[in-house]
Amino acid sequence: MTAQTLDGRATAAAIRRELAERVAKSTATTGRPPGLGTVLVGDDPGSHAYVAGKHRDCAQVGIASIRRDLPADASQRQVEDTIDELNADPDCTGYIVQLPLPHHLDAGAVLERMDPAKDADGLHPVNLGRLTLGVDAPLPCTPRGIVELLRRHDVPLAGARVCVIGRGVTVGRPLGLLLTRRSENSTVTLCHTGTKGLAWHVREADIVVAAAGSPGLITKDMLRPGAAVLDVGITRTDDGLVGDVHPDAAQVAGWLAPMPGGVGPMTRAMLLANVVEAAERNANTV
Ligand SMILES: Nc1nc2c(c(=O)[nH]1)N[C@@H](CN(C=O)c1ccc(C(=O)N[C@@H](CCC(=O)O)C(=O)O)cc1)CN2
Repeated sequence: MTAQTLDGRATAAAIRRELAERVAKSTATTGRPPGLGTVLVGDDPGSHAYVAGKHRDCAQVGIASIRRDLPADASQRQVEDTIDELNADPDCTGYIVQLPLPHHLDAGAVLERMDPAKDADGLHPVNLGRLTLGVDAPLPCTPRGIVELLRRHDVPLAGARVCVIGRGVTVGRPLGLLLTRRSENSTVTLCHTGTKGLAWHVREADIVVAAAGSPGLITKDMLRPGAAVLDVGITRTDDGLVGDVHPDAAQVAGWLAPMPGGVGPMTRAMLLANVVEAAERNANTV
């Protein structure tokens, strides 16, 4: 068997085209384009590349960009002042704080200081709480991108057994909440570094989401034949980027979202979707 590719690049490009039309409408209604703000602290090359990509995407769909870059030694006060500034900026529809933040900063306090209505990442405690309660809220971009990628490729979710590997706050934990909503109706096993018998859990699954940051962790012998496998892990090595899914998995999987070109582009597209939805909500309230 050779897996069918869950092509995140093509899917994200289609979503951007749809969003560009909605942006044009909301801009015509409100007289100003939606604006995405980013807060980036430090020099991490990956974070810089992601933020640059987010602003390129904005330009493509007609969203205005507001960029706040701070030095690696920025103080908690400086970061929180930037948050206060974006909370008050009428041109900023929504914004994100690029993670991870340097270790000396309290990321939880920074996220909590954001206006939940401007949280384009769905990572504010209020919005994660709303997700837990099943109330409408901006959704974290990677989990939302995973669900959208599966839906647009007709991978069945209702009743599916999903094995998520990784309990991080941007992917694993919120993905478990998202997939167990009534509208998705999947059954989720959330595995992590403390999980015993990982291979057994993976082999039970119809859908495997690998977000552990452990290169080549998921191999073909661990998979149920025909399973959908989504590679979310990104490790930067001297030889380039390496995912969590070993290349031999494609021989056994039914669907494969590769890294690169699978979930990553969907993460970026869902950020745009969150901003457009916030702009549409605002347009209905002015
Ligand atoms: N505030 C946030 N911080 C982080 C998030 C997030 O959703 N919000 N997720 C990741 C980083 N990230 C977005 O910020 C992100 C990661 C990867 C990609 C991507 O397109 N990856 C490419 C491969 C990487 C490359 O080419 O360099 C792919 O998979 O094709 C986009 C966004 C952590 N931080």
